[in-house]
Amino acid sequence: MMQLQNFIGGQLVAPAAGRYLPLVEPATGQVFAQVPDSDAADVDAAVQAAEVALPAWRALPAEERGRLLVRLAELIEQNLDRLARAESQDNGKPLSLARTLDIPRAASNFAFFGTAAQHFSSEAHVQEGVAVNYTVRHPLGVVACISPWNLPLYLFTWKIAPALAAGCCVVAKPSEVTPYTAFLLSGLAQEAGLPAGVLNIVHGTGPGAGQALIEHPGIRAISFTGGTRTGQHIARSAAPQFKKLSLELGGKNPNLVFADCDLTEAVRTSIRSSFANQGQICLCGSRIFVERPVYEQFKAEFLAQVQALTVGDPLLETTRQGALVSEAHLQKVLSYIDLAHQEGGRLLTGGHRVQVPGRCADGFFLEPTVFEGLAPDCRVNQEEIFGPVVTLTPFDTEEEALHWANGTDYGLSATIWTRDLTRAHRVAHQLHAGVVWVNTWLHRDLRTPFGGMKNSGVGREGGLEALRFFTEPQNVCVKL
Ligand SMILES: NC(=O)C1=CN([C@@H]2O[C@H](COP(=O)(O)OP(=O)(O)OC[C@H]3O[C@@H](n4cnc5c(N)ncnc54)[C@H](O)[C@@H]3O)[C@@H](O)[C@H]2O)C=CC1
Ligand SMILES: O=C(O)/C=C/C=C(\O)C(=O)O
Repeated sequence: MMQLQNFIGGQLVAPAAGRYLPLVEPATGQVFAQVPDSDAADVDAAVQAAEVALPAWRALPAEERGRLLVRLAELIEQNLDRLARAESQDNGKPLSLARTLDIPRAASNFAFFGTAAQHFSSEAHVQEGVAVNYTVRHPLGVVACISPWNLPLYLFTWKIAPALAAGCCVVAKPSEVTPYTAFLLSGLAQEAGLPAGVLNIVHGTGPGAGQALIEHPGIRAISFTGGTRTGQHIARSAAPQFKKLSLELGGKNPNLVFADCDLTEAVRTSIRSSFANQGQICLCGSRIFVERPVYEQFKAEFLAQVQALTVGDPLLETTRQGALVSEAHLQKVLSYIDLAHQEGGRLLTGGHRVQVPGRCADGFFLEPTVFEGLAPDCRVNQEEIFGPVVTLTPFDTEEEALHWANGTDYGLSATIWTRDLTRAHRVAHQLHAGVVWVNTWLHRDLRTPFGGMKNSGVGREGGLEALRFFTEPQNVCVKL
């Protein structure tokens, strides 16, 4: 059986204690590989390797660091098919999605930050003729990047690329549930000629390798994407050592459909924003609020398209809904479907586990599910389900829509559907969300600040924000 390995000091190495965890293919329910169950000794070896590599890496001109990152981007593109298959096997997502979204974005992350570092300059000003102040941005040092299972290589590289571009050395831990493409990235980093120790990848669980990483005194900053509860835990652990934190956490995002919108486009995109990656994207719009005059029409068109989504083997081109990431996660999502019934919701479609014939008979499949009739403040409309389950709710006024949209502890993203641009701006400015899309969804531009308000996170990644995060500003004041 395939055994993944850690990547430490430029070498693929077994975990010190020799322990491994089984890796399950969500579409089949079968173990297909083993992943290191690393511990504090492995993390320490990785941090030491990063510390050794740091002086030379930070001293390298940004252009040369960038060249290596761009080379890595090219290698990801050249290995698109292999990486997409690995991502689909590991995560359960449709191969077509991995091929068109996950892996191309991983390449873009390296290409973008490889060049962005060359456009990152610091500020200076003259203080009324008496002094010149300028800012030096020092790389923070050795940093930790911890990523989740839903967009494995996409989010792993979203953190690693800016850290490396800024001159930091990295110890990264992918999710133990989906580590396969991070392992393949180790080989590509070697092939790209990344100096040994600049990027280290340690596999293992959250409480094991993850906890050792966030507690390690050699780590100066932690960039984390995952569940809000884990984010709270990391913040508590990191605070006594004053580690810099960037936390991208959960969402319960509203999708506001006004009566004057292009309804065909709103329905089409809402299908994607509800069910892309089986609803396992923190940006998915799980609460759909529709202005009453078009509610029934939206509902009818939306349900027709939901029912046409093919749930099945992720390898088939016709599949639109693959498997959920694990049996445990499927059970969590099913428990919210039970809760929706208890809370008085009317099931409009879906709601059941799917038995896919053939090789996927034991996979973790679920019908895309839609409820209506749930109060905006019920648990199903307040808690992050992170699966293919959405609710429909009619609204009568803009104020009511805004009140409900903002009425959760989360504040990650929101979508507005309207042809009235004045309304679009007015509503956008009042939404408590770090990212607002108007007449679109998951329209990404890597230059923009990305992150959430309230319980959806702390800090922003993307563009110059990410390079600022991974550097420490120092003011130098020269008397004239
Ligand atoms: N907002 C988002 O992007 C994501 C949200 N979630 C939400 O979180 C829920 C739980 O999913 P999980 O897989 O358990 O996510 P998680 O937050 O536990 O895992 C994310 C990453 O954090 C690591 N981790 C966990 N505990 C840690 C610790 N003590 N120290 C350091 N690293 C640690 C994990 O190993 C993984 O690499 C999901 O059901 C979903 O609702 C999950 C994944 C992504
Ligand atoms: O940066 C993006 O484009 C998407 C980010 C998505 C997440 O952070 C998530 O789903 O966890």
